[in-house]
This record gives sequence, structure tokens and C-alpha cells, in this order.
Amino acid sequence: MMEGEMFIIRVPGSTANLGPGFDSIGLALNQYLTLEVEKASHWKVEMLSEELKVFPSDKTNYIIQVALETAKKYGCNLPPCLIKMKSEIPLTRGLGSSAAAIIAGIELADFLGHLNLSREEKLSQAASMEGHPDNVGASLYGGLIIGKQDGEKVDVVSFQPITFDVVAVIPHEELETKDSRNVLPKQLPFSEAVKAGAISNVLVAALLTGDYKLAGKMMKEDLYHQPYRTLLVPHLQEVEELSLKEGAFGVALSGAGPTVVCFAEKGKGQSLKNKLQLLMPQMDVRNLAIDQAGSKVMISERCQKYHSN
Ligand SMILES: Nc1ncnc2c1ncn2[C@@H]1O[C@H](COP(=O)(O)OP(=O)(O)O)[C@@H](O)[C@H]1O
Ligand SMILES: N[C@@H](CCOP(=O)(O)O)C(=O)O
Repeated sequence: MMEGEMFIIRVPGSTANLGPGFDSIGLALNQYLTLEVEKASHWKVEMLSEELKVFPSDKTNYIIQVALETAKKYGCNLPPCLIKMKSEIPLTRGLGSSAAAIIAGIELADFLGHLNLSREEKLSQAASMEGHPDNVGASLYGGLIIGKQDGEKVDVVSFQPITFDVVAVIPHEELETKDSRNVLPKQLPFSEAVKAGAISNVLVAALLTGDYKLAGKMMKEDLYHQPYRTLLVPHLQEVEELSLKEGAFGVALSGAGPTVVCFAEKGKGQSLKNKLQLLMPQMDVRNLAIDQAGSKVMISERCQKYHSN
């Protein structure tokens, strides 16, 4: 990359779990974290979205830290850059902002450092930083991902295209993932763990065969996390009742919450969104689509030529 040239990193946000797929299922959504990057004399982040202004604008920014740590792991030093950053992903609401930031940092290291990492290597690095593969997998691959993590080892299967609408009901209050994980039990009795696994298996089979009614039923039956988190997310039950009545086939807590995601058949999302927004004016209700592409690095032709040398 030459002085003055620029590349763009675009990463979708995501919703995790879809009810019983705790720490394992992720779905990429069409709200994006976008970085415009050019070489500079020192590291600097310029926030183009108001919400991002809470984050450091120097080298201590999380995305730069992720990039430097990733590059270091592969024995590489990154040249400093100016990053202009904007985001459509609400922060700390259960819509995968931290996972998108991690993927952005890894893509930054990969491109700037000529690391040529495979998607599997990127996922392994991202999942070990985030602690679970669901959101990072969706942000990286797009579509629906199902993954299993053991330290740095991740097994993942991704599916595209997945076609249904997603309506996100986003409260104004934040809920940090670590706080929402603190209310979960350390252990489950064997018989309950077996039941919880079976519910998750049926969810996946139902989603992939298009049996949305059954998928919705499984979302509600989750035993892993939603029963414990309802204490922190008292609106879950109300959103669930209203949106099932208004045509959603399923409802789940988005990641660790507090956002609730409602799933509707293709084409039904807009009217569901309109109805829910009227019924819950205090919430930010968004009609979203599934991102099928995952993270992207977009470069100019001149920059591409230089980069491949
Ligand atoms: N664009 C960003 N730049 C830097 N850090 C970010 C960015 N987006 C998210 N983060 C980090 O992720 C944290 C939110 O993570 P988390 O509590 O898991 O919420 P979410 O559900 O949105 O992922 C933020 O407090 C911040 O530390
Ligand atoms: N499986 C995790 C997902 C956390 O997602 P986030 O978007 O809330 O960070 C969990 O349920 O804790």
C-alpha cells in the first residue's frame, strides 16, 4: 500500500444463540462497522459516528490492539495508520459490536501485514479473543454459522443463503455481555444438559429444512441461558407475546441481550417492524436482513497491484 492510498474494511454485526444455540449459533445482520484506512505517521482513529466517540482515538483503541496482537503472533510489525471509523451496530446491546471490532482488527492485521490468513485461521484467532465463536463466526463468514470452540480450535459450518427477516427490538439501556454471563449457572445437571442439547439440535434441523414454526418453538424452549437472563431483561416476555401475535415465527434474546430479535418469514419483516414500533415507542425497532457475505476488505486497483507484489 502506498502513501495516500486507502482501503476499506466492512464487517457485519450479528445476533447470537437464536435461543438454544448458546455460544454456538450466529447469524450475520446487515448493520455494519466500517473502517477507512490509510497509512500515516502515527496510529489515530477518527470517529465518524457519534456513539463511537467514547472509545480511545490513539493506539490503545481495541481494534488497533487486536490488529497489533494478531500481527505479533505472526511475527509481523504493522505500519501506523489513520482509521476513519463509523458504525451502524448499536454498542453493548447484544448485536455483536465487540465481535465486529475483533474481526475488523484481524482483517486490518491481515491486509496491512500481508499475513494471508485463511478464514479458519482468522476465526480461530477471533474466537480465542472473544471467548465464543458465534458472533465472530457470523461476522467473518456471513449467513448462519454453527460453531464449536475448544481454546484456539474451532470447528465451524456456515450456511448461505438463509432467507428470513429479522426485526430487532433494541432498548436504550446497555447490558454488558460479561454482566449477562455472570447470572448463568456454572453447571447443569446431566439430564437437563441432554435436553438442552436436543432442543438446540432440533432448532438447527428445523431452520435448515425451513420448518420455521418448529424453529420458533425451540427458541422458546431454550434451557441454557434465557431462563436465567430474563431477570436482567424483563421486556423479553412482552416482546415475545406481541411479536408472535403480530406474525413472527420465533423470538429470542439477541446474544447476551438486552436486544430481542424476532424472526419472520421473508417479506413480513417491514409490517412486523411497523406494528412493534407503534406498540413499543420506547424501543428502537429495526427491520434487518441477513448479511450473506461476511467481512470484506475493499481496495483500489492501484493499491491491489501494490499489495499483490
Ligand atoms: N468499534 C469499536 N471500537 C472499539 N471497541 C469496540 C467497538 N465496538 C465494540 N467495542 C468494545 O466492545 C464492548 C462491547 O462489548 P459487549 O459488552 O460484548 O457488547 P456487544 O453485545 O455489543 O458485543 C465495548 O464496550 C468496547 O469495549
Ligand atoms: N453467546 C454469547 C453471545 C454474546 O453476544 P453479544 O452480542 O451480547 O456480545 C452470550 O450469550 O453470552
